[in-house]
Amino acid sequence: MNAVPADSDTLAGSTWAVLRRGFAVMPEIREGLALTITLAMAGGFGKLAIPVLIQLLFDQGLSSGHLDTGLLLRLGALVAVVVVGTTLINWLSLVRLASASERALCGLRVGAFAHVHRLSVAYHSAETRGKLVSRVTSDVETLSQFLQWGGVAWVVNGAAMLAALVGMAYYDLWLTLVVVVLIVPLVVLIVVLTKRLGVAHSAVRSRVADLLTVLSETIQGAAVIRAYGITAPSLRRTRSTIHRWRDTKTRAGYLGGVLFSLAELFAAIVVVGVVAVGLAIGPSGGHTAGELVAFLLLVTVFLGPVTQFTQVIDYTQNAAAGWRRVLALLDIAEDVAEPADGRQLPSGPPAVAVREVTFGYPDAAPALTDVSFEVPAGRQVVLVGATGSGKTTLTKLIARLADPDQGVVLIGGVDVREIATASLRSRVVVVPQDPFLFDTTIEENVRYGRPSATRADIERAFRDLGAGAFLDSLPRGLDTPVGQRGESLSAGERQLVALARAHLADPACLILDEATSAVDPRIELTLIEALRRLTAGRTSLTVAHRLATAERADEVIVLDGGRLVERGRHDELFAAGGVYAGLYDSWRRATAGGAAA
Ligand SMILES: Nc1ncnc2c1ncn2[C@@H]1O[C@H](COP(=O)(O)OP(=O)(O)OP(=O)(O)O)[C@@H](O)[C@H]1O
Repeated sequence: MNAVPADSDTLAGSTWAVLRRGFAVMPEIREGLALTITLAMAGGFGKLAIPVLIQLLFDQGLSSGHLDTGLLLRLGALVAVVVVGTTLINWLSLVRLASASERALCGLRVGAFAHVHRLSVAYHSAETRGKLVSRVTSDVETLSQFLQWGGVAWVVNGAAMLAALVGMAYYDLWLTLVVVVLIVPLVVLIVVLTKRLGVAHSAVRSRVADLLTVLSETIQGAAVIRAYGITAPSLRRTRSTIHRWRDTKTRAGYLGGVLFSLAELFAAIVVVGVVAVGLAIGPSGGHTAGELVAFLLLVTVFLGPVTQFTQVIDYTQNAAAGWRRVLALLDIAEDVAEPADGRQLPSGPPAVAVREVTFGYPDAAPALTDVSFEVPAGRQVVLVGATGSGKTTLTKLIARLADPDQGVVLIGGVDVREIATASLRSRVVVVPQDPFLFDTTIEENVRYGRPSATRADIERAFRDLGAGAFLDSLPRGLDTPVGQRGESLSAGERQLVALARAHLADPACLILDEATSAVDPRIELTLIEALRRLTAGRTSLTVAHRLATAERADEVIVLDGGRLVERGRHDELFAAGGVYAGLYDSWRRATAGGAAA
């Protein structure tokens, strides 16, 4: 079958190769497939028995003009048994296919979803969420019709056509040749149109991904869109993406329709051709009425799958287009792979060392170049730098959300690439700038830190951090719902919930990215105290946006344009009058201005 031009989101190769690989990654569909195909074949062959029985009815039951009632009844009963048996067998094979297909789709969705989670932040940054969602949902869904019937239809219909052809040849070789000659142009047209259909279905899959990207962006950014009065351009963008999707889908539908209609047309031509040739040959052909009726019925049995095939081709090309995208996703190597014999981190606060680290996001200049420093065990070090200087990127490398292009990150003296992920995640906890909260209560959000924690543990986590008053100020306390992404809470409150979550996890090493958004002074004081208590006795690396945090740190590391340019204590760096002193002055002026305003 045809090869579809590849793009970066899509697996290249012929449809056949894609289908083979697709089946290989879905073991569930192969379970019991032999029995299902046998049942489907039996159902198909049941249909073939009917023309033969009808021929017998005509030729034996009505022989020499008189009615053989006994034979007629026996043959009639046999036809009824065959029809009921065939229906039951067909039903059973369809049920088996549907359940195997749902199991396989479920397995593929879960597998693709798990794979996305194993990919590094570098991949996540490069790929839009809409595209990822479309791979796990709608791209996988395209396989449904193919798996439920389309795949097996190739085998069953092919066998039924072959059997019908043999049956027809048994009754009349020349008439069978007429059928074959008349059907050849259709086969040629099918081959040509199938290629175009494959390209059209691939385009539909790409447009669906675009659509999900635009929709998820416009829904998530609804507040910004309204605030800036850009509803009209945003609607235009959404509308044009929907229109592009509609156009590609219409083209695929049009080609599918042409294919189906051509098959119907050729089916009619074949029947007319057979009748015309049959009449032309006339009684000299030497066939009984029963044989002619049986031949015509066999022609319809032969043509049924031909028209079905056009639909099956449509399902197949649609499935191949979806599979290309899902398989391309599964083919992305896990760039933060689990080490084969993962090492456990030693107990107690670990030292952190960053050695000659260079890292760049895909298709971008390096975000970090040759960065080296150490955080001694149990010390609090602060990272400072202008926006875009690489602070957050550095924290991601230390937490192994991505691996450096060059250099190494050591925790407790062990290369992070050699540490078992479970050990790393339990000992090193990251609190990002804008922590993600799930749409549930404060209690449930904090419990993500330690799933076995009791309600009392969670309440204690807040009180340990000096945030008991915050909890008491909430009318529903721990049961307060936080809304989608925590939008019912202020930025400072979200950070506080994230700190309680980190405290509950009880890590030996903390990586904190301070919230940049302004928080009200009451929460600010609570946050400062919570941070002080949380970092006590632990190794910590804090990205400081409020430079008051740097004043208290054991050491300040200053990044500029992805390079480490200064390090030392606050007083020394301030006195040196370099990059840090400039940043500190700007921060002081900004906070004084903010206070004066
Ligand atoms: N996902 C990404 N894809 C491509 N480039 C990125 C990505 N994230 C960050 N960068 C680039 O990497 C550089 C460092 O970004 P980073 O977020 O680490 O800076 P930062 O110092 O934490 O900034 P801020 O203080 O604003 O949070 C910047 O040039 C930024 O544009």
